[in-house]
Amino acid sequence: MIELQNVALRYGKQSVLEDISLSLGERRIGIVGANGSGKSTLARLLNGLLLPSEGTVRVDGMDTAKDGRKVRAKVGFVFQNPDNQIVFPVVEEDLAFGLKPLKLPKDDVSRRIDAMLARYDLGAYRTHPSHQLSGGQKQLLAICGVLIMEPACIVFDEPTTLLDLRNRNRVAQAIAELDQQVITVSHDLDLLADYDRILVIDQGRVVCDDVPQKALPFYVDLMS
Ligand SMILES: Nc1ncnc2c1ncn2[C@@H]1O[C@H](COP(=O)(O)OP(=O)(O)OP(=O)(O)O)[C@@H](O)[C@H]1O
Repeated sequence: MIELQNVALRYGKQSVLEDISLSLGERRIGIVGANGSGKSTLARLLNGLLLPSEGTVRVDGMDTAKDGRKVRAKVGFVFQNPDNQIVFPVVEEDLAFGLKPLKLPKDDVSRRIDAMLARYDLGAYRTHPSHQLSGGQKQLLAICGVLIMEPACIVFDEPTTLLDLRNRNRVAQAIAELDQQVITVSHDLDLLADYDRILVIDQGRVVCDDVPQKALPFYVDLMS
């Protein structure tokens, strides 16, 4: 469970989020809103990538401002652009890096990498240069890089924005199949249509918090 209490976030004098209090427990939560409304900022607060200027964010009771490392082990974050996430030149190295803190035996590391790549049809690319993967494959590798650390919750920031339709569908399916709690920021409303809960953000505030059948039409109306 992620809980935000009276959260505000400012960059210098600019107020980006104001007085946000939320308990996020549903299995699938979507976040929508206009460009610049504060969605990515909100998403980054959820695992301590950003800390609030006011208020608290807690993950299973742990304050993101105090227990950042433990929080990030519980809540993974997949960036919009996988190039920002894939740091190693070879696919298997990128996945092994995430496992380093666990200090697992070499064989275990290897088995976990094999299993993860097989799950996303990337088995043939284990020793391939990461940056030569297609856009969709890179996004899948970025997801693997987070999943291999076995977080209980994964935050996706516009996971399909850079993808063509085929890769968009692959990534959408990969997300749909996850057992974990998923919180997705997206402009792709179809991706969120069967979610449990949608937050509509406007100018740094939650202006609608409801099931998709109500929240998505509210958002479409807001944008027209
Ligand atoms: N590091 C930063 N320093 C200063 N201002 C920032 C920074 N990051 C974001 N902002 C500002 O905060 C506001 C909200 O940005 P945010 O990225 O959260 O919006 P968003 O809803 O995710 O937008 P988009 O749909 O375009 O990705 C914007 O006005 C943006 O310019």
